[in-house]
Amino acid sequence: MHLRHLQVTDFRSWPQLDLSLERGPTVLLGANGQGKTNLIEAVGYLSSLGSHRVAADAPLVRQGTNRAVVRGAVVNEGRELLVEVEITPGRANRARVNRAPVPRPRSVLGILRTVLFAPEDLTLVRGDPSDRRRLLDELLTARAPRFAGIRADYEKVLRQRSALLKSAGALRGRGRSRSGRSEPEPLGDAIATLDVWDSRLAHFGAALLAGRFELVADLGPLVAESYAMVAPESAEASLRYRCSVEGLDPAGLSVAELEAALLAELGRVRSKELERGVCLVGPHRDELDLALGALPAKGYASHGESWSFALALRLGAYELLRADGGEPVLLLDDVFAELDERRRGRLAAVASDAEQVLITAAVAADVPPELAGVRYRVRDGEVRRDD
Ligand SMILES: Nc1ncnc2c1ncn2[C@@H]1O[C@H](COP(=O)(O)OP(=O)(O)OP(=O)(O)O)[C@@H](O)[C@H]1O
Repeated sequence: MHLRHLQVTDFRSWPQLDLSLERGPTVLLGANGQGKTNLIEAVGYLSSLGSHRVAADAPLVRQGTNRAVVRGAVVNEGRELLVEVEITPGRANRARVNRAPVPRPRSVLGILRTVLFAPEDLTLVRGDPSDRRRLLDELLTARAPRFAGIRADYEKVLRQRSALLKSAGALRGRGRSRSGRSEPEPLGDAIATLDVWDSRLAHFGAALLAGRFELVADLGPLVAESYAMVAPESAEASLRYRCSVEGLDPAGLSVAELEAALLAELGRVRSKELERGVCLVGPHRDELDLALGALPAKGYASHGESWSFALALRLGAYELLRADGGEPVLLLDDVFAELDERRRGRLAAVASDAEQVLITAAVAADVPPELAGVRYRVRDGEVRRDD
């Protein structure tokens, strides 16, 4: 697959830009702060409906305006689709395909598939569990867009259940302080409602858990292979999905069995949850453990090893999507300057083989010669082809 054309309106620093793109490598060169990453971010947004730099949409809209639009012509196996996303912070975003509105933005997921590698990726290894969960969920959605709906449903239930836990916990606290009296009625109602939310959380949670677990099983060997290629002298890289349900190993369990296990665990921790007013069980508390040999990568891996692991995660993701069909567009944001000679060479070898790769760099010398491709200069709000 490749992006034949990109158009942005009021996205980050860009009031308006039209850019025709070709297969193979395209390099965007420019000094710091000229808007190169903003363009990579726009392409990433069209693909995942999220930014690799910020969690909220507001910073993506050009200052002084209230709406950004990213539009791309995506060619996949000879068929072209025009995908458009309108970003309106504070209101529901909208999307169109071939100029026709779609029911919700997430309907466009899966049309443009990308794998983005950027300096921020060090957080995949060194950051919080939520960074690694996001990696899994983005990849899951890229592979099977229906997971975007499952995740949205799960998050909605999680929010409502957490709010109920807080209020029920407060009611219980008040009930206890009036010693000797029976349980207040509102608490009984809240507990009954909590039972309903438990079932829903277990239902969507099990689907998400099964998807993530299968993904990690497929991704693990590819990441190990990529890591061995990038850092052959280092210990073997491995991934392990760690579930918040104590002692649960999802291997070989059906979605119904996972749902039953989640529901049982929710029952077991109910009292603790009411005390703390937070939801302690479910995919939002799971972790993707990364290890090098017997040691966890987080807290033990060197800077270079952490970089290699982050790169291996992205290369593994790239290989996984490629194996699924519909080769993704590779986005390399300012990464070559961070890598040593050998790691650069390995990444360049993969990238030069990609159907399309978009690269940003401050200077041409940062980009390996085999990725010279089409070059653009990004300066003063313009993108000029460099012949
Ligand atoms: N919402 C926004 N509205 C207007 N300008 C913005 C907005 N968000 C970011 N910018 C501007 O975009 C510029 C940064 O662009 P970008 O991150 O793409 O730079 P870059 O060319 O990739 O630079 P570097 O090589 O340093 O990474 C900054 O000058 C910043 O002020």
